[in-house]
Parts: sequence; structure tokens; C-alpha cells
Amino acid sequence: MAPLARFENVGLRYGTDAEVLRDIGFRLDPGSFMFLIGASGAGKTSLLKLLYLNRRPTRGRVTLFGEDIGRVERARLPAMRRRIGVVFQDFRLVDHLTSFDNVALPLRIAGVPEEEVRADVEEMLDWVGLTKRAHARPRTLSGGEQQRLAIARAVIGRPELLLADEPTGNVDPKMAERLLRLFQEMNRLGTTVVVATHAMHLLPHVPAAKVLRLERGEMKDPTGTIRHPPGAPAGTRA
Ligand SMILES: Nc1ncnc2c1ncn2[C@@H]1O[C@H](COP(=O)(O)OP(=O)(O)OP(=O)(O)O)[C@@H](O)[C@H]1O
Repeated sequence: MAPLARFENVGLRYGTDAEVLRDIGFRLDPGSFMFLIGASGAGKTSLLKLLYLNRRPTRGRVTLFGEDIGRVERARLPAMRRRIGVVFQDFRLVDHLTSFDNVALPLRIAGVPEEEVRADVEEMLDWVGLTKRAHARPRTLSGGEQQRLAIARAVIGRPELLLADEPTGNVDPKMAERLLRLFQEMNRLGTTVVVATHAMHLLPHVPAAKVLRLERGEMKDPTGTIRHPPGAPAGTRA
């Protein structure tokens, strides 16, 4: 099976600073689920930036959807990005649009008929518990509500690849588990999922997930798969 993404000896530096990622090598199979973990500053967001085509590697090669992202023409990037849903750490919601319209955006861009948009968005807002906030502007929402809205927008178009940067940082543990279930449901339907997180307690809920641990820009245990998550109480496993 061809990988959905592949990193080979990848290095990344910002400007002339030292490399923030060094010798990164792994493959992401279609339909897989991967947690990206590591201390603050380890390079998780930087690695995600390569995957959502915000940066090109400064060393080595990143292949995504079969294309070398270091060589792909700029004009091709928007089409590739449309195959990716991203939950940014700082949400990046559109302030002048309501919650409903923020979530509807990817579907409208894709030309989905308005009737379908309405039904899908309503269902998604219900899933993330924001039905009552459908007509609110993002800046009037709490941090947790904004986070849930950002997740709804990222998953609504059923992207091939879902990238989520610390997607449960602002919600309570119960909601965090609910959101993780949403990611798992997406994954079950075929979306490849990458979740960068500090929330180690979430890992045992996805026993089949790969775990890529970064330490100061380098990979630790590159092939690690959680099979017997420590301390996972019976019944909490996915
Ligand atoms: N735009 C930038 N310009 C220069 N340095 C940057 C930039 N973005 C990140 N860095 C540096 O890259 C390193 C890795 O940062 P990154 O945000 O990828 O880590 P992280 O693991 O996602 O951290 P956190 O968990 O706090 O979000 C840090 O030393 C950071 O200061």
C-alpha cells in the first residue's frame, strides 16, 4: 500500500536558526491514526506544518498524496490542501461569520447544495454541542466552544487527512473523549488522522494508534504502537 505521507531524513529550520526538526523518517498509511506527542517546543506544530503544506522541508523529502512537497508547484497547493482538514492550535475561525457559516465554509467552497449543507452543519453542530450557539460570532464563544467549532469545521468535509493540533486543550475531560470519538468515527470512515497532544490520558482510547514522540526535534521510538496502554481501565478502550 502506498503511504499517504512519507518523511525521509527530514530537517526543518526557520530562517537561519538551528533545525527544529532533525532526521525525521516515518510513513503514514492511508486510514491510520497517529498521535504526535512531545514536550512543548519539541516540534509537533512544525511537523504538522509540513503536512498541511505551510512549510517545505529544508532537508530531506516529504511526500504527500504521492507528491514531493519540496518540488510541487505553488499553483497545485490549494487543491492538495482541500484534501486536508486542519484544527489549528489558535483555531483561526472567521470572525465575521456565525458559527454555522464557519462550519459550512468548506462545504460551500466545495459547491455542496445548500440543502445538504444545512443538514450536515446542523448535525455536526449537534455533535460538538453547539446547536444553541449556531448564530453566535466566534469571538463571543468561550475558548472551549471555539475549539469545538474549529473541529467541526475541520471534519465536516470528510477530508482524506485530518490534522489536529492540541484539539482538546480547552475542553473538559468528558468533552475531550467525545471529540476523540468523533476523530475515531472519521477514521473508521477512512480519514487518516494525526493528533498532536499533551493529553496522554487520551492515548489508551485508541489502542491501534501509532505514537510518534518528538524530543527536541528528533524522533523517539519511531515505530511505537500502543498495544497495552498502561493503566487503561476496562471499558475505556476504543
Ligand atoms: N515561525 C517560527 N520561527 C522561528 N522559530 C519557530 C517558529 N515556529 C516555531 N519555532 C520554534 O520551533 C521549535 C518547535 O516549535 P513547535 O511549535 O513546532 O513545537 P510544539 O511541539 O508544537 O510546541 P507546543 O506543544 O508548545 O505547541 C521551538 O523552538 C519554536 O520556538
